[in-house]
Amino acid sequence: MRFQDVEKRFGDHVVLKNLDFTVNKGDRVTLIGPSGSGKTTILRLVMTLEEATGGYIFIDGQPLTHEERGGKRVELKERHKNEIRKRIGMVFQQFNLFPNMTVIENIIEAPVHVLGLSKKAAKEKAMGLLEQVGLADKADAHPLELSGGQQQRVAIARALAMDPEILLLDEVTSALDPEIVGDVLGILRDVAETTDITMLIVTHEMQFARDVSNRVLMFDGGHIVEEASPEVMFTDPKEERTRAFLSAVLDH
Ligand SMILES: Nc1ncnc2c1ncn2[C@@H]1O[C@H](COP(=O)(O)OP(=O)(O)OP(=O)(O)O)[C@@H](O)[C@H]1O
Repeated sequence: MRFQDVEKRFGDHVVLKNLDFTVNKGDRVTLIGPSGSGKTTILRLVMTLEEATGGYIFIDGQPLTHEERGGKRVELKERHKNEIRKRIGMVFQQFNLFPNMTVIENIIEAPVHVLGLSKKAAKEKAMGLLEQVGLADKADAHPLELSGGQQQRVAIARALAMDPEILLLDEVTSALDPEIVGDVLGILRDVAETTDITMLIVTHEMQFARDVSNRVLMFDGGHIVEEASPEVMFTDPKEERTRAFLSAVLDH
């Protein structure tokens, strides 16, 4: 995945500017930075929930939404965008399950309708994933009958059911009670250990970032202020802005 000179503005507000970075296959990259620095916006751009107002994003060398033709930025066809979108999964802070569908219906919806899997095959796969997240007995429950932590585990199973090449995790534990944060992070640690899915992670859980990621990017003012391994970033950051941010977060 490559960001090339990406800009994102909302009206006059420039959130990301001249953003260039590459995420290699299998990388686990955590984005840190103060509130409003654009971390969630980056994930939303990759998921095509937002479109960049300038520059290009490539997935496996293929442009995501726009390409350059004859010096001009040209929007790509919806069919092309859908093909790329299929390969990307996202887990949100607020779970975003469909409340009117059962747990298993939530998980098989996209594999059946987007990937064209048979219902039977999708259900088998979903049951395996529900077992993996410890919720095999909740297949026929509705999301609102579940706790927040359980809903988030379903959301993780739903993302994994698409066999994503890239998984985007947006503050997935921020809406959970503290005592269940560990369960959800444990499941994601297992996913990180047992798959080679590329991950882009926004989290305030610095220990999780340390355990799972191989690179940490510190954002501020629409730019990458510093990039380092978690070992270096969390013990010996070079930039004053990173030090100030981390000491505020870690004291919390
Ligand atoms: N749809 C939108 N319309 C207008 N402004 C937006 C929109 N989405 C995000 N922004 C603005 O873009 C900026 C970056 O937001 P973003 O959510 O990406 O930051 P963040 O680094 O993830 O912050 P936090 O850690 O608080 O979640 C903020 O100033 C936000 O108000």
